[in-house]
Amino acid sequence: MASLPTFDLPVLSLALLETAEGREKLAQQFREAGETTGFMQVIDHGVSPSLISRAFAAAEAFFALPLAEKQALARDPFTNRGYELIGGQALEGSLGSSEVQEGLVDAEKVKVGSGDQKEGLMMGDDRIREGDKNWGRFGHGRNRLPSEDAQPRLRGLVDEYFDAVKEVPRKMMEVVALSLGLDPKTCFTAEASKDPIMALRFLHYPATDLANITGIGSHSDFGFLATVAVTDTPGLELFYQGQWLDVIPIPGAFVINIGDSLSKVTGYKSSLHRVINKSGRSRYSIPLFLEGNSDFIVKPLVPVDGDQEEYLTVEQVLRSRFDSTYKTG
Ligand SMILES: O=C(O)CCC(=O)C(=O)O
Ligand SMILES: [Fe+2]
Repeated sequence: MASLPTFDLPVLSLALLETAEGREKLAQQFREAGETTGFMQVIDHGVSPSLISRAFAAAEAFFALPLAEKQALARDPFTNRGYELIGGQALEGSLGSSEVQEGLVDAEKVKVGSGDQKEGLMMGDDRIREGDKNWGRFGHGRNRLPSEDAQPRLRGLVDEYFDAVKEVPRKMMEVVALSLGLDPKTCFTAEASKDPIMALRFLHYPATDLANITGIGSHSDFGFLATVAVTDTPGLELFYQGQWLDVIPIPGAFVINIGDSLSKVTGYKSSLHRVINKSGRSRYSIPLFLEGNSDFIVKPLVPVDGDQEEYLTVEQVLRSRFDSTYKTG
């Protein structure tokens, strides 16, 4: 299949946070990205390449386990933790009808009809205990991982990876505030990022020799920011100016994109994207979603005149988006 034109993601260096001029430059770059596609790549992020490689090795080892062992860890729809089978989610189901009418959903695509051709392991912060503020709330809970015998040291690695990578969206939320001329300590970014729902996900798109098999259907992300670790196996596509474009990040960078909640609050773009694994080999990725504080009300910073919309909390937004994309639990 002919390859698509490439979209060059803007490159943002988090090292710039260290100086006043640097912060100004980052704010400017974020504003430009937010007004164009909401997609960027972030370097100098402080997460060690060896930790990222170990996480990919762990993802590969997890998906290589016998299916029955993975299915025993089936995703719990309330905590949003656990294994999701190939075809279990259809992200195109999360689109609003206006996007379908506007033709943003690819018409020529071969519709598989059985959901996204990916399998996943949904995880998050595993340290919550009974009595904690978020205990018993949607999107919080304990990870559902294989036993120590089945996959040694996975639990420790997931915690280590989560702790290191969650600092990246935390810093990026500061950049969001700066890009709007706001004080990161007191503006909405502080409230939205406090004790947030964060979903960490191992994803596997199996190799296929069929063109146009949708690994993840066209969708925009639900929450504030997605921070995605990818390998050199391509497949991510972005919809921009009426066409699908290949996204090829530089090695070691995180792909960061704005989700619908941040878009709603700020007016920045949250673009449609999808994954089609045309590489002929397995593709893996590891997104970390900053979904936001459960009780944060997702409403525009600048009130819209005559607006009658009833705004939802982060928790309400997420529950409805997850419910509309998972066929079963
Ligand atoms: O696998 C990727 O590169 C992107 C994954 C993605 O878009 C998602 O999980 O929402
Ligand atoms: Fe996504």
